[in-house]
Amino acid sequence: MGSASMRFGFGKVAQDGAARAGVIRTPRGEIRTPAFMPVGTAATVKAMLPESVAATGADILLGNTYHLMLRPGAERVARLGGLHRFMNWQRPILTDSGGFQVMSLAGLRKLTEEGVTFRSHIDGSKHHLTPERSMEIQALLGSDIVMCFDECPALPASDKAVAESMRLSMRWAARSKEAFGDRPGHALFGIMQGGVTRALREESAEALKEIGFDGYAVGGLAVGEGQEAMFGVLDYAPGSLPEDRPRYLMGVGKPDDIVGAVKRGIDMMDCVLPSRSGRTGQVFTRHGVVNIKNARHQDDPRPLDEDCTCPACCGYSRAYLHHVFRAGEMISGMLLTWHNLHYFQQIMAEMRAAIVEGRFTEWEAGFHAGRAQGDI
Ligand SMILES: CNc1nc2c(CCNC[C@]34C[C@H]5C[C@H](C[C@H](C5)C3)C4)c3nc(N)[nH]c(=O)c3cc2[nH]1
Ligand SMILES: [Zn+2]
Repeated sequence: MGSASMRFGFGKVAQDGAARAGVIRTPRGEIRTPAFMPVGTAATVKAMLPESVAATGADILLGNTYHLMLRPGAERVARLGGLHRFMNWQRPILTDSGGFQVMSLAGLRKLTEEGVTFRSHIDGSKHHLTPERSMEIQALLGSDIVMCFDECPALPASDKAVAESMRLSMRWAARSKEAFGDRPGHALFGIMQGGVTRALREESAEALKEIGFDGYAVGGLAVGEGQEAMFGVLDYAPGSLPEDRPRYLMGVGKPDDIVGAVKRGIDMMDCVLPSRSGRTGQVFTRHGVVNIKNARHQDDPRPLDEDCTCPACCGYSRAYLHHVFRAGEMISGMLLTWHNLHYFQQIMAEMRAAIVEGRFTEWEAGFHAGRAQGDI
């Protein structure tokens, strides 16, 4: 483990078009970018042991401020040594600030300049989240990369509503930075908002640069706008952020979303898709998507993907995976989640190599050519 006095740092290794390959250095280890971050919802990447998550190639995972503040409580996790110790993951952890979740999960909630008041979806207890409290919770959890407390407007929303929401998030970003203080070895990322409106996105980028952050996220996307609108924003938004800092696209995505985002200058992403799909029998492969519950797999002796080196593909047939999924066996979620996370990390590793070798365009063409549309 690196010394705590070591600062957080980002170094670009290569660039190919707008795509970048680099390394983020933290006291808990290095993160190779472009990076995909698996999601640990309630201090666990569901159906995976931490050592299995590491074996897939993940350098960093996401913790969940909203869930952990409700149960078991941030102060309790701190008393028990912090989130790394609690969940036995000694590499970097990034935590979201909780706001996005409140807006998508909590029941009754009230949004004011001060923050958000809501009732827990677990036991109905009342909670109050502000930029200051979010920074305190993320510090108690001990995460290495902290996200500003922001508001992600639900779509559809008028330009006026998106503008007001973005400006509130920028005021909250300043309060987040003030409350974060100076924590060597820990990073604070600002979050750009502004919907799909270029002028608002650029106003948000300027506001964040004025405050100054260790990294910059593109928020407010992957909320139902569709891939075309999302790529439309990504055609210009990453370029309005500092080129010497990591750029994190929140909540993305399907494999082709990820490739398109890296192509447009994104360095980090997170998504529940590979783990959640693993539990619902949806398997991503370089040849397309396999829905393992489909009867066509019942007698198929082949692995999910002949070219994959994960435990599911090295040890089991589609027939077996079909059987244990249908039977509701736990091993089904374990093997399919492992495969999906392994495959997502495989895409990232291939893109990193392609960018370093200056052949990203060719790699991307091969990626799209290999994927039959629909079920295989
Ligand atoms: C899916 N689309 C999307 N996501 C988004 C997120 C959450 C990112 N994932 C973190 C998260 C969210 C949930 C589920 C897991 C664990 C934990 C709780 C943290 C990942 C976002 N988070 C913040 N703070 N702001 C956004 O604008 C935003 C936009 C998103 N658009
Ligand atoms: Zn596999």
